[in-house]
Amino acid sequence: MDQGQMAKQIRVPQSAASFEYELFDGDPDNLRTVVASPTQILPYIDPAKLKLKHRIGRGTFGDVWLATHHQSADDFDEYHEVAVKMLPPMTEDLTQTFIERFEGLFLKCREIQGVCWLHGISIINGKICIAMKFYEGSIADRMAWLKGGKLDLSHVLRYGINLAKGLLQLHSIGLLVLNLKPSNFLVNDHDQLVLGDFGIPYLLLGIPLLNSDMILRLGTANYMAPEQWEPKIRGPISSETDSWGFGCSIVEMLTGVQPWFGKSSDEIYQSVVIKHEKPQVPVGLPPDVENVIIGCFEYDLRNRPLVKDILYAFESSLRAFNGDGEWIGLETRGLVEKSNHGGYTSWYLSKNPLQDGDTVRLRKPVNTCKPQTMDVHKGIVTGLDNGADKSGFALVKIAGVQNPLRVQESTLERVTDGFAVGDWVCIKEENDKSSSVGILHSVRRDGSVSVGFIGLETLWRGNSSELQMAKAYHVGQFIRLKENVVTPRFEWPRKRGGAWATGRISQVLPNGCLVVNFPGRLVLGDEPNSFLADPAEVEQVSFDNCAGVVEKYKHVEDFHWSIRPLTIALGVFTAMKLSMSIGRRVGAKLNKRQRRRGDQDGRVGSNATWLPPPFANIIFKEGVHTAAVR
Ligand SMILES: Nc1ncnc2c1ncn2[C@@H]1O[C@H](COP(=O)(O)OP(=O)(O)OP(=O)(O)O)[C@@H](O)[C@H]1O
Repeated sequence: MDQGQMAKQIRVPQSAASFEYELFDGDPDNLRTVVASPTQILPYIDPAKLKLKHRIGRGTFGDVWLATHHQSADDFDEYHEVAVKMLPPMTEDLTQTFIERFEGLFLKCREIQGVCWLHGISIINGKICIAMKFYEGSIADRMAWLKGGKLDLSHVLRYGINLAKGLLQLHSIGLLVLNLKPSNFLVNDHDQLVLGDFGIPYLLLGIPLLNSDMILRLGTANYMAPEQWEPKIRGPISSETDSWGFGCSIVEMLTGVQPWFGKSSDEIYQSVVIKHEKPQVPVGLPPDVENVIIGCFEYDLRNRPLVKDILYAFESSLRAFNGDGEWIGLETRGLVEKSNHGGYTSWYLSKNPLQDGDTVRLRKPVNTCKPQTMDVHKGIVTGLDNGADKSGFALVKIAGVQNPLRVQESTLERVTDGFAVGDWVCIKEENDKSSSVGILHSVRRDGSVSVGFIGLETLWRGNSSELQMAKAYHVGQFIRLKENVVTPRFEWPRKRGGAWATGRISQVLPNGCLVVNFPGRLVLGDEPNSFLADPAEVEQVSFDNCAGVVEKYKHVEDFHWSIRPLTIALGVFTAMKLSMSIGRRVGAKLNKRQRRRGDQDGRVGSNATWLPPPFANIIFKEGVHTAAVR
């Protein structure tokens, strides 16, 4: 199929007879508010009107070309210099899928001030080409010219604010960028940061590329959040995934050093995903900025700040910066975990503020199944008492108690339709795409919910009426595969003899995926001893549910691999001790009997009874002799 035919196929809407969109193109920095209505504008550009000049960059998600876009109508004929992002090849139907996704967002993106102006989309040589306004340079280019390769704090704060504003708007139209990095931050004529990537990795989600040499990751390794590496397994990716990328970009702008500089993607995966390491945050930053950037590097995305929190911290710090003069002394240091409430960060808690009339219950500390000791189990918020110290107390009315109780807000969680954020849930209707058990990420007062499930890259969205409670799991519990599971979703080790091994949960991921260690297995060398588990496929193992002594003993063996050899050694030792003591007793009895018999026979010593006669005689004689000497 030639490009003209492909173009015709892609032009889905019937209403557009010509490329009317060209009439509305113009200076993106000034014309955003006068964009025409969606019925007038289509994103498709005739490939004949795009002339690629030369390649200016090669990125993870394709090449960027400098090109001209010819726009003409009865009363004008213009050539615009554009940057064209050429994506790697994909099959025709997936090309169509991508273009439909792009079409849905094209106009919305055009209205966003902090995102590069989109000219449209075309297909050249079978590859998708996205034409954007050409900007003079990126933040990365600017840094390269500076001493030390880094920006000063006031610039970082200002650009950070531009970036956060653009991001917020992209999130509001349902897009995630997933590829935040200084080379994707372009600078416009007013020295403002403009996002050069409006979320191409997100639009490519689920689209395999034809070029098998290219490992399509969902972003650029150095800037990727833990859940971004394997979103179906360690996900979901969500707006807080961009908070991690934001944090990485800010650290790079401040220090001039790319996070994980010099490491291969495999090494970065090991550091970020497996060892839970975080990029180093420079010291000497305004406290709010430091706090929010540290928060961006929380392993669990739910514990990270949202972009609006980042924006607030940057704006307030820029104000303080201007008033106070200079912030100096940027050095790097290791991350210190900020204090949190029962294992929840303040960012986690701030996502679900309480209001009057909410039904609440006490929040359990992270990773506990222990019942709360306080009497308050469920109540209604009758007032909020946010004093000047921002300590945040709520007045809670409890049935049967006359006066409302004053309870710290952070210890309470809202319950809507019987569900609270963090609950383990399953969808009533079975589906084969994902695990049936997941973790509730949000429940709004109108009943709309979002849930993280293994098998889904992004949050599942629905209504609380579609959910039911599921069994909760927490760190420290022992689990094994259910008996009816023949082929588990993830590899699972077996014991000697072939039965499934029992492991201990070491981490619960935001989609309910369990990271399980097997202390009962002796592993040698590099053999892995940490595995993943689908919560729908496992059951808890505890002393209470082990039937009989043998089962209970087997469970003891799950605690440490050395228990079995120790038990065996102890068993052998006990058996030896026992047999020695039995031997001694038997010997003593025999001696006694022998002595009695010897007395009767006129002989001395018990040995004589079982030694062959000549020896017995000698001993007997010596015995007599000894006895005589004595
Ligand atoms: N609209 C644009 N105007 C000017 N330069 C641009 C534009 N878009 C991208 N560039 C520049 O082109 C170069 C390559 O960009 P590209 O986005 O392909 O690479 P990348 O950012 O390294 O990788 P990725 O594919 O992960 O985004 C970068 O230096 C970038 O700053």
